[in-house]
Amino acid sequence: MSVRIVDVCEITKPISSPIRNAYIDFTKMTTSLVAVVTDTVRDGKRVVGYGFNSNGRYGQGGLIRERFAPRLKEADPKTLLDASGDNLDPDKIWAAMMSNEKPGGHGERSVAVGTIDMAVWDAVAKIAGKPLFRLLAERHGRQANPRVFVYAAGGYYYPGKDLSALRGEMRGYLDRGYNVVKMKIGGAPIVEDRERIEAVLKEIGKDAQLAVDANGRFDLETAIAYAKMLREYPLFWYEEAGDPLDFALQAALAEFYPAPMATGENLFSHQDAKNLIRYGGMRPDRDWLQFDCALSYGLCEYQRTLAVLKTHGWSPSRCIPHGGHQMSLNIAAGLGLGGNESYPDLFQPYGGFPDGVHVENGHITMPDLPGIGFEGKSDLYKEMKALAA
Ligand SMILES: O=C([O-])CC(=O)C(=O)O
Ligand SMILES: [Mg+2]
Repeated sequence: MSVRIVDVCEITKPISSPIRNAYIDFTKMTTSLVAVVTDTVRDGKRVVGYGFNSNGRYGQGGLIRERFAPRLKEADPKTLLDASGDNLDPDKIWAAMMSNEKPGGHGERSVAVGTIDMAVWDAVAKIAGKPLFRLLAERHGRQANPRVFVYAAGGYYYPGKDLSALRGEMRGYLDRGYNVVKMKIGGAPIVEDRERIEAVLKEIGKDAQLAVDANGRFDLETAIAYAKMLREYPLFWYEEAGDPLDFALQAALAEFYPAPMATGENLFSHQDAKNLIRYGGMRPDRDWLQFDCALSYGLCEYQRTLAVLKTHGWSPSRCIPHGGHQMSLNIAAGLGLGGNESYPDLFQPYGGFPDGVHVENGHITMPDLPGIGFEGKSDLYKEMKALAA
């Protein structure tokens, strides 16, 4: 029984919020929602795989319509099948999308490809009749672990938000079962950020740990000034101090900041990840890597990134991806990542967990839903179904 991709549908959707980090506001943020429609039927329904890109990069409709969807639709369907011929082969599909693409310049197209790749993996796992995390674990000869660490990302700047609102937000995350919370820094003077950090630490006490995220805002001097201030506090991590491609800055910071640091959400290929590991001075015994497959060519590429990490002595358990989507939850449960980001109140309906999944002691347990599990999140599935079903 053969499988064919009969259509690739795409639409740009808003994921806007009145929030600001140290670099951008999210008032005009969008995402591309994609459906890969197959001719295969499971449980009486045509299999459709869905994907979308993470927050922080905008919708990719132009690239998807002009280059990547046509390449899939024009490919000989036989060349996209796995060895059994009964399912699609995500790597062959990835190669077809990337035909006639020069190396390098990854950010130009990695989001568009990653979005379609998510939909392809959703379809492949649904055709196999399994949750994606179980399919991944099997393919890698591992034991899946449905229990995944998640932390609550928020603490944004927004108009009128004072310290008591910030504390209330963090208290809300603790009440919902999280034990690590994250807030933004670098969007206010350092004295003000110190007050914000102290207010949150006071609020969360011993119940939770705090991570801080500068979103790549600092030059070396400012990054060091913050490192000296931040190291006075017991933080979970100091994230993205400088420009994502300034590996020398990241490496220099280690001298001033002995505690854990995190970065990588704005690196979009396994080659860029390799450069971070080679030149960024990241420490495999304590630092965290945040590559987000939905922004960086998808899971086919993420597996290459994990292979690069392994070569350099890094465990997948040091990866906690950016983005808060169910795709990375599946990768975490299937391939042993350290956990996943989550944004309890933001970027809905795309982020978050299937309905009925709750955070307990900073962890969720993946339900056994076919594919990525989008059908288990009713507000999200409503949007997806409207695109194609
Ligand atoms: O504010 C953003 O761009 C999101 C971000 O950095 C994160 O979730 O770590
Ligand atoms: Mg970040």
